[in-house]
Amino acid sequence: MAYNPSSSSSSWSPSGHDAHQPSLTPSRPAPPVPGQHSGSAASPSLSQAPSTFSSPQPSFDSSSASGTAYNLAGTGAGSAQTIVKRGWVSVKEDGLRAWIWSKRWLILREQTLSFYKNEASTTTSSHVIQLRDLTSVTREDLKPYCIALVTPARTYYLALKSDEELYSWMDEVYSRSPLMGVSSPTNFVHQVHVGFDPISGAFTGLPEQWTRLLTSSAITKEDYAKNPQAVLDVLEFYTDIQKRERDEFGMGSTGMGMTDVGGALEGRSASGTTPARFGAGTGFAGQRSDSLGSSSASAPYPSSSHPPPSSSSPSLPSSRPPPPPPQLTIRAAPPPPTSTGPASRTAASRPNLVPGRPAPSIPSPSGLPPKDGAKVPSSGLKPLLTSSAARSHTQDSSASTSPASSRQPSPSSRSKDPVVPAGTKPLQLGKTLDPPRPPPSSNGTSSGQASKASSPQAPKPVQALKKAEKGEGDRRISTMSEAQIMTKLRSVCSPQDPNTLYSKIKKVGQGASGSVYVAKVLASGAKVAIKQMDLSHQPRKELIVNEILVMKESQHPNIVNYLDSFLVKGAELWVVMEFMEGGALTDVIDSNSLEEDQISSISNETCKGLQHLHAQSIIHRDIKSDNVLLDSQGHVKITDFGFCAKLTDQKSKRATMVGTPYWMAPEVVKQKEYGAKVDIWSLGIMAIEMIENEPPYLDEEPLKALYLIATNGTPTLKKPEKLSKELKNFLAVCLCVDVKSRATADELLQHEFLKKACPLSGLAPLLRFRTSQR
Ligand SMILES: Nc1ncnc2c1ncn2[C@@H]1O[C@H](COP(=O)(O)OP(=O)(O)OP(=O)(O)O)[C@@H](O)[C@H]1O
Repeated sequence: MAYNPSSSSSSWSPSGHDAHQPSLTPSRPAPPVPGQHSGSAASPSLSQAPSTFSSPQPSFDSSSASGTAYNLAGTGAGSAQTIVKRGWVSVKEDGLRAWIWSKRWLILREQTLSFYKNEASTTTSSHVIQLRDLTSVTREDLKPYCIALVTPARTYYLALKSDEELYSWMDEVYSRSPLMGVSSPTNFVHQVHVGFDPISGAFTGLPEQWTRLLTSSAITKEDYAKNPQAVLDVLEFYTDIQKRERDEFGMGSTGMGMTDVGGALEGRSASGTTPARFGAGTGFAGQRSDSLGSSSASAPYPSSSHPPPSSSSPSLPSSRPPPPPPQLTIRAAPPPPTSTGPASRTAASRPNLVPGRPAPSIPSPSGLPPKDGAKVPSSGLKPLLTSSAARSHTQDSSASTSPASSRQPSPSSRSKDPVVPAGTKPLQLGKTLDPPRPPPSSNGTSSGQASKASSPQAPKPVQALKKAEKGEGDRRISTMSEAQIMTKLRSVCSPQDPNTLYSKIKKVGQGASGSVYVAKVLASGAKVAIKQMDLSHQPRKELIVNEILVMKESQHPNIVNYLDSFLVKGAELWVVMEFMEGGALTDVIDSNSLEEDQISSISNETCKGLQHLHAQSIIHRDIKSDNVLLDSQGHVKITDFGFCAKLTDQKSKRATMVGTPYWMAPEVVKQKEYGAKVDIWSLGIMAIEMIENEPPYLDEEPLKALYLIATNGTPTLKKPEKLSKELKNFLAVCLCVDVKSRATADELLQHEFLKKACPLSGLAPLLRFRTSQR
């Protein structure tokens, strides 16, 4: 439904707060020098009485206000008063009056966005947004053509009439907002746009970095043509991750195991500088026709009929070789995070590129080499938000190696946006700007699938955007200073010296942030796990605090329960938790062929944990076999809460990119807003791990894998004929691209497939490999 100004309400009731913002008073100081953004917080409410905020700008200047004024290279911007763009919008803000859309005359100047009651009265604005305060300009689904303008104080939503109008406003606002990565509103602004020329089948205006990445990726020209926007989305996603890692950790590669841009992907096989999983390059694994939906008449959510692009690629074997003994796996003993990076990854890698999975956490005493050579841990694909140190699941850190792992970054600012040469249509960068999604069809076809039918996707008219939204969970802590974080840490830790309470027995695992030991409680003799972290090596301490807080507050039989934590000499953090002697499900999968009743049981237990988290509005965001642990009785528990996000009434959706790529729901890869159902998607991928030993696309080159997640929708199974219809249906309801149609944890727990669960004692045999390792 297009926006119709005449039908819009124009009542902006005052909510009467934040009237203190000095810069919005008539006597406000001159705008700050670009680059000296003060990070000023509160902006006034849109619903302030107009008289409260007299616009500092002169009245509407018709001579300078027709259409859009562009900053051309080197010309510098006009004066702060120059009108860049104007027009009617429907607007609302979040907060108290969140439901009210009001019609406003909007004027964009070089440093401000001013809202007026009408075209005639532009001397007094009802509200002014300082562009320097904008942290994000994104498209939203609230209305068909809706933009969200985010300031630290609140979010404003603008509804427009068409895509063209929307992109035009976004373009102009974005390019003048210093926090969007543009150097300054008055300095040289080199706006560039990427286009796709359907005739030549090539992108135009691609930054060189992206060209290199694309050239060395397995994404084909056919892929470009099918969905050029998805190609740009994943390029952006990937380069964001790279940038983040470089910025934060001085690393040259991403958690997806990709080499740096200069050597983009080239080192995968020959040099072994990236995980072998990505080096196989064997194309699409499995048979195209074996989609979940098509193979199961009962599946209500058929998977995409869109054939994967590389259908001629050879299928991979349906099952991996037996798990390797750990000593010769490629996992590195992760060095301290600050000293990790390319070097340690290189050391951790090896050239043999057989697809594989991480070695079991607890190494065999036999010291035998792995049978399949080059196992590369999926666990190395850490969520991309945190320290990206190499990761291992080994008892002896010198024995096994792990490729670098990383957590997914929040979107970082792009300093330069790609360009559209004349004659080609620009494509949007940043937030995916899919057309409004149609509701699921009656046959259950997801909207994602439906949209694929119209491929090649029509190029979008413009803009380079950047989301700067931080997750609520991140925000509640990451806005704290280092000192505040340490204070918070101290407040959650017990004061004693843990050495007087526990005695460490041996190391059982290694994570990015520290080592995990099994220890004895001196008072009772009971065993516990202790994760020991050197705080000086933690670039993102807030994630650790986040993890402790979530674990503390989320006690449940299907959550690895937190027991205590200690700060030793102010520099070392010990987190004591239940000991799960069975280790990670990843290793169980590597060492066993799971029966359906066991898959059902593990899925059921994990789902109960998710139900508990989701009931508290917590999204785990990194569900995968590495983060599901088992104990000797077959209890199944979720762990690793560093990336949990708490949803609130104000923020019921997230947009931060978090998770591990192969397990990520398409809406995350496409950088859309998402909710708790991303965990359900990941659970479905984890079920595929239990069936096929690895998640879909693990053998794909990383950029291609991201592209496939974004475009293929529901992944296909290698041997669907071997699975019961209940299991296929279970997968179908987890791996439904259309989020609304995807099951909730509550719904899943009623699913027929989970009724096939074996008792927990039926999982104990899966842990026999542990005994043989000891
Ligand atoms: N409670 C536990 N009981 C038994 N083993 C555990 C426990 N927690 C972790 N481990 C083992 O230690 C390994 C590393 O765990 P950790 O949580 O540190 O991993 P990570 O998630 O990769 O790291 P990080 O959270 O630091 O990024 C796990 O893969 C697992 O094998």
